Amino acid sequence: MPPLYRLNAIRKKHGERTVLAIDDLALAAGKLYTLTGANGSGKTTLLTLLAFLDPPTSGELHFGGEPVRWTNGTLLPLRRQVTLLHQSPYLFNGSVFANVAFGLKVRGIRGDERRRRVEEALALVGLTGFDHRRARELSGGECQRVAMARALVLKPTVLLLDEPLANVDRETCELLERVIVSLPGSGTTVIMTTHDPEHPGRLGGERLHLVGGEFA
Ligand SMILES: Nc1ncnc2c1ncn2[C@@H]1O[C@H](COP(=O)(O)OP(=O)(O)OP(=O)(O)O)[C@@H](O)[C@H]1O
Repeated sequence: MPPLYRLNAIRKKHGERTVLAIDDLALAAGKLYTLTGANGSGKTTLLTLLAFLDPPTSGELHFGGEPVRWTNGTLLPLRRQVTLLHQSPYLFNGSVFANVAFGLKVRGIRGDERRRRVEEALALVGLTGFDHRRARELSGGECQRVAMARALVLKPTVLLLDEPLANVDRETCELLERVIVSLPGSGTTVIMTTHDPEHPGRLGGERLHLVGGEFA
């Protein structure tokens, strides 16, 4: 079976500067990876590439054994398999339910199934009963949990997390960590950036460490 992702001779440049240089990397399905590295080492750039949002300047990215072609017609089905959770997630001004249900609505999932899946996702992040709360009135940690529920509700093949635990208290951090480590068991590949030196050891999985855009 081919790896889920394969990166060959990938280079990402901004102007003359190479910010990502990965000669050969394979990422397996159903695994947890922690991605570490100093500020500016290329972590977000790599996640953006793995989310199919921004093509490399050169090199080849394969997903599920197929080369990614970066054409409009082929990107949507790929993007639907991957969810990227940003460092400071944006919640729109509506209910928690509407925020979590948004991706399901776009995919045409309605009615009872939509409600059931939203409730399941909210329960996973410890926010049962929050459906009707206004998203804009939540605390920072609660927003982070809603954003995680919004990602989980889609049951993505790949969940890319950009420092999901950077600004949350210990209780929320432990809860989200439990959710994150459970995901590979249900088939989701997780790639998570972190600045916490304890995370790779505590969460298990494989550690990837970037230095100046290259794997150390
Ligand atoms: N659009 C852009 N134009 C020019 N340079 C960019 C652009 N996006 C990123 N960079 C540069 O690419 C490098 C890698 O940035 P990236 O955001 O991937 O780092 P990071 O490891 O995620 O950093 P942090 O830990 O601070 O979030 C940085 O030097 C950054 O300034």
